[in-house]
Amino acid sequence: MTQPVLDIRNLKVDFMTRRGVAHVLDDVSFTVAPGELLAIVGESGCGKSMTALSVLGLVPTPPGKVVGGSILFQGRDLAQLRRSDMRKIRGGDIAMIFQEPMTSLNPVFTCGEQIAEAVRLHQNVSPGAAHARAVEMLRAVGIPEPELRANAYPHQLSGGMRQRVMIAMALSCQPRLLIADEPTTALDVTVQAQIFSLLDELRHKTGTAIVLITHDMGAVAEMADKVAVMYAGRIIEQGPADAVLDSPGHPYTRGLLASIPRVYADPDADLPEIPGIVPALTDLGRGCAFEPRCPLAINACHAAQPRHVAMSANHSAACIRLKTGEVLA
Ligand SMILES: Nc1ncnc2c1ncn2[C@@H]1O[C@H](COP(=O)(O)OP(=O)(O)OP(=O)(O)O)[C@@H](O)[C@H]1O
Repeated sequence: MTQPVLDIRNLKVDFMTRRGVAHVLDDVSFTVAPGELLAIVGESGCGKSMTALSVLGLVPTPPGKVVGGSILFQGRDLAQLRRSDMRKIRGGDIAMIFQEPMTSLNPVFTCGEQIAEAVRLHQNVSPGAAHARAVEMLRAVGIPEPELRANAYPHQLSGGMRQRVMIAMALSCQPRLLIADEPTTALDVTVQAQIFSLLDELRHKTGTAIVLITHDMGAVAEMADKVAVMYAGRIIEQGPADAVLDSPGHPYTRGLLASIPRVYADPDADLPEIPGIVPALTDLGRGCAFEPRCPLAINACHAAQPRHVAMSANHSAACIRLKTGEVLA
């Protein structure tokens, strides 16, 4: 089996808040292999972005802190690295793209200058070679007339083009891992599809592993190899994408999938939604955090945190109503 690029084990992140300690990440574990795309899904506030920030060494400390577990990247534990070492990895071996490219791009430099700067920060090349690399990357992400566009300032480009520039910058140092946190949310639907297919194409070409945080289940179904479903700071289900999407085990995953609009559905029918809201992370009880909203809850769900039950190869869900190898009716 190929060695994973990223191997997160039992990661715990706490935040000190006025209402007490919030367990923002609790026992999060997953792996991503070279060229693999793992999608992290779940409602707002369940810990998806915090997982990404932990890998990048960007958990705001204080009030947050990694309090347990390990983040093995190519065998090195990022949770133990000094800030200066982490800075060398960030933007180099591990790259990231975020929701709104305008907040990450500098308005006073041209796109070409910014990509060239990123290249020179992590690779020992001449200014001329870095500029050539910037143009080559702009071409690779499908920007027309890249020699000309390299001289454009971010505000002179459309939102979709800016996100392509961000992807070009992120991939210019040939990272082993790309973290994409809601990379298409600010874009219109057709451009979203183009950006997703660009990411998919590039990871197949370059072997870069991707952790994709998204609400877009269509993109997940199309591109993801694996899916991790998060709820209240925990991964409550994970497995191969088709297994999770076709035979979801956890009642939460089922609710999440049922609430996606479908093209051929009856337009007059109400879209089912998961009742209730995500609980505050400062007052989670002893039992399953989803229990108050769960249609299948029984008394025993209050008693203890459910363990992951294996449903099939590499597919598991944390629900006591599941028995090994069984899918709930
Ligand atoms: N500075 C902070 N202080 C206290 N709690 C915080 C802080 N930043 C984030 N959190 C908490 O951490 C939890 C996880 O947040 P995170 O941003 O990872 O959620 P998310 O799943 O990415 O949501 P979204 O889809 O809205 O981006 C949330 O409950 C949030 O309230």
